[in-house]
Amino acid sequence: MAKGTTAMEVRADGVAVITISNPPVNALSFDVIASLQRNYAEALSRNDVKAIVLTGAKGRFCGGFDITAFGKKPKNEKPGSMSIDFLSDIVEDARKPSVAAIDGIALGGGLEVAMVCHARISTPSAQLGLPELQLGIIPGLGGTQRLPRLVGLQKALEMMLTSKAIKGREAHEVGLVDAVTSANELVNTACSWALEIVENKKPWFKSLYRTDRLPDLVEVKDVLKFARVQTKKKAPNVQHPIVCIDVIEEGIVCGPRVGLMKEALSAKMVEQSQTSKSLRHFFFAQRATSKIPNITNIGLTPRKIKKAAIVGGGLMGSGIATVLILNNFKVILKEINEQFLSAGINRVRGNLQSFVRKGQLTKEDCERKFSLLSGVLDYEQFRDADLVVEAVIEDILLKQKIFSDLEKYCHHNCIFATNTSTIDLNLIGQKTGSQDRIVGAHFFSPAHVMPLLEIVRTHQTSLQAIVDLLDMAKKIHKTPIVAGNCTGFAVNRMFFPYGQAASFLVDYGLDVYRIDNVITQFGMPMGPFRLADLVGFGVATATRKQYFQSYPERCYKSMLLLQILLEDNRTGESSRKGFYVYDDKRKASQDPDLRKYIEKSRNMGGVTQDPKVLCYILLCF
Ligand SMILES: C[C@H](O)CC(=O)SCCNC(=O)CCNC(=O)[C@H](O)C(C)(C)COP(=O)(O)OP(=O)(O)OC[C@H]1O[C@@H](n2cnc3c(N)ncnc32)[C@H](O)[C@@H]1OP(=O)(O)O
Repeated sequence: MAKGTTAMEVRADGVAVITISNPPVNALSFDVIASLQRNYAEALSRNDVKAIVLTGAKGRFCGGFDITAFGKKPKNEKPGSMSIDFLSDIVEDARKPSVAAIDGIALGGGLEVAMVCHARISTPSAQLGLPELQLGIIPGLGGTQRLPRLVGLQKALEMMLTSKAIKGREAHEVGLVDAVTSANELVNTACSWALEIVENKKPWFKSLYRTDRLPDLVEVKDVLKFARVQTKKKAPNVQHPIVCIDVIEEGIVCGPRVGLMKEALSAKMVEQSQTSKSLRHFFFAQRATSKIPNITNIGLTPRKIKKAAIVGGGLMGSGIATVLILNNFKVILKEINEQFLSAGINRVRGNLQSFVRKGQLTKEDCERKFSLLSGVLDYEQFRDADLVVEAVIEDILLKQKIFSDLEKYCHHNCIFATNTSTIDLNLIGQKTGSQDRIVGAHFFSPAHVMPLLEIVRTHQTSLQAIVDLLDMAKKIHKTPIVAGNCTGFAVNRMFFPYGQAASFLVDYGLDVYRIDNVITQFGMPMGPFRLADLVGFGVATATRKQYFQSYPERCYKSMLLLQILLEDNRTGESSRKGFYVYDDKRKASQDPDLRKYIEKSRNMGGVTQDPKVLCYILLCF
C-alpha cells in the first residue's frame, strides 16, 4: 500500500494546487516524492497551468522526510537526485513559478521544499524549521544552502544548530516567508501571489542564487569560526553539527551548486553514523512512552484539567508551578506561612524572568502567565482544583496528613499526585480512602526545564488518572514515562548505581573533580558530584536509605562521604557548600578542603586501597 500521496487540482485561474497528503504530518515518503515528481511533470507540461501552489492536507504543510525511511533509500540512488536534479533543476529552474502555502508545520525536508518555491506564504502560527541535527543528520534537500541566503548566515546557523522552529510571524520578519495570512485565506493568497509573479508584479526569486543577505567572506569566516567553537564546546563528541557548518561554508565560498553536492554526500555519510541511528531511535522511543498497552488503547478519554494546585513552594513546587502556568494552566500554590509563600512565588517569578532574559518569553507574556498563579495558605481554594501535586519534603507522616486533608477539600474526581522521588505511594495514601486517584508525578529539577516526567502507578491507581496525567504531560511538553511503584521508580533505579559507582571510585583513590571532568567530557551536562550538589544531599541521603532497605545486597555499603559532609552542614548548592563551593552567582569552584573529608570517609569505612584495583581504575580513566 502506498505511504502517502500528492493530489493536483488545476483551478480555473490556471494555478495547479498540489496537496501533500500523508497523515499525520504529511512526511515526504518515497511514495509522496514520486507522486510529487509526477504532479510537477504534468503541471509543467500542461498549457492550461500558469503557476503552481504547493500545500499540505489538513492544515499541515509537511513534517519533513519520512524518518522511518532512513536507511531504506535505494542503494544505487545518485547523490543529489532529489535535491539537485528534481528540486533545483526542475522546480526552482522551471518556467512556471511555485508558491508554498504553509500552515501547521514546515519542518526539515518540508521547509527545504518550501524554500525551493519562488515565494512562501504562511499562517502566523505555522512552525518553520530545520530540526535535522537533533536526528543526527544534516539538512539534505538544500536547506544548508537556501536558509542562509534567505534569512542571513547568523539566523540560519541559529535555526539549524538549535533545531528550533520559528513561528510564521517571525519567519516573515526574518525574510523566510513573504506574507502572513489566515488559514482560511492561505491557498487563495498563495494562488494570487503565484499569478502576480507570472505577471511580473511580484519578484521571481530563486533562493539558491540570492546573495543579498550573505555577509562578506571575511565575516563569513569569523561567524563560522565562532559557531564551530561554540558547537564543540556544547557537544564535543558529535560530528554532524560541524559537518553541517562545513557544508554551509562550502556553499558560500565555492557557490551553491558545489554546496548542494557536498550537502548530498555529507548527508548520506552522517545518516549512516551510530549517532544518527541512536537519535532516530530516541525520536520514536520518546513518542512510544505515551502509548501504553491496556491503558492508552482502551478508549479512555483524558479529562480536562482546568485548575491545578501545588502543595509546597520550594524548588520543586515552584518549578512545577512555573511549567504549568507557562502552559496556560491556572495554578494555586500553597505554603504554610507568608514567608515561605512569598519565597515560592518569587521563585516562580524568577523562573519566568529567566525565560524573558533568554528571549523565550516577552515581558507581556511573562506578566500574563504570572497572573495565572495565586498563592494561598489554606485549602479553601482547592475545592475546584482538578489536579493537586504535592511537592513537600520527603516526610511520610507529613505527606499522609496532606493527602488526608486534601480528601476533605477536593472534589471526588480531583487527581492526587505526589512528586515524591523515593516514598512508596501506598504509604503516602494509606490514611485516605482515595488510593485509586493517588499517582506519582515525579518531575526532575529544575522542573520548568527538564523534559522528563515520571508517572508512577500503584496497583490501585485508576487507569483514568494515568491517562489524564499522560495528557497533561503532553500539554506541558514533557516526555512522560509510566513506572511502577518500586524503590527508585525508573530513573533513580538507574541513577543510584551510577552514583554508587562514583563513590566507589573516590573511596578507591580517584579524585572527585577528575571524575566529574571525565563525565562532562564524555558529554553529560555535569558529573555525579556536581549533580549531587545541585539536587541537594537531603534527597540523595533519603534515596540512599530507601535503597539500603530495599536492596541491601545490591548496595555498595561504604558511601560515608555524603554523611560526613552533611554533619558539617555541607548540604550542596543550596548551602553554598557541598562537593564544590559556590559564589553569589552559583558558580562552582573546587574546594581543597574536600580532601580531608574524603580521607575521613576512607578511614571510617576501612577502605584499603588495593593497588591492583586502583591500577585497573586508573587505566580505565
Ligand atoms: C532530507 C531532510 O533534510 C531530512 C528530514 O526532513 S528529517 C525530518 C525532519 N523533520 C522533523 O524532524 C520533524 C519531526 N517531527 C516532529 O517534530 C513532530 O512530530 C511534529 C512537530 C511534526 C508534530 O508533533 P506532534 O503533533 O506533537 O505529534 P508527534 O506525536 O510528535 O508525531 C505524530 C506522529 O507522526 C510521526 N512523525 C512525526 N514526524 C515524522 C517524520 N518526519 N517522519 C515520520 N514520522 C513522523 C511521529 O512518529 C508520530 O507517530 P505515532 O503517532 O505513530 O507515534
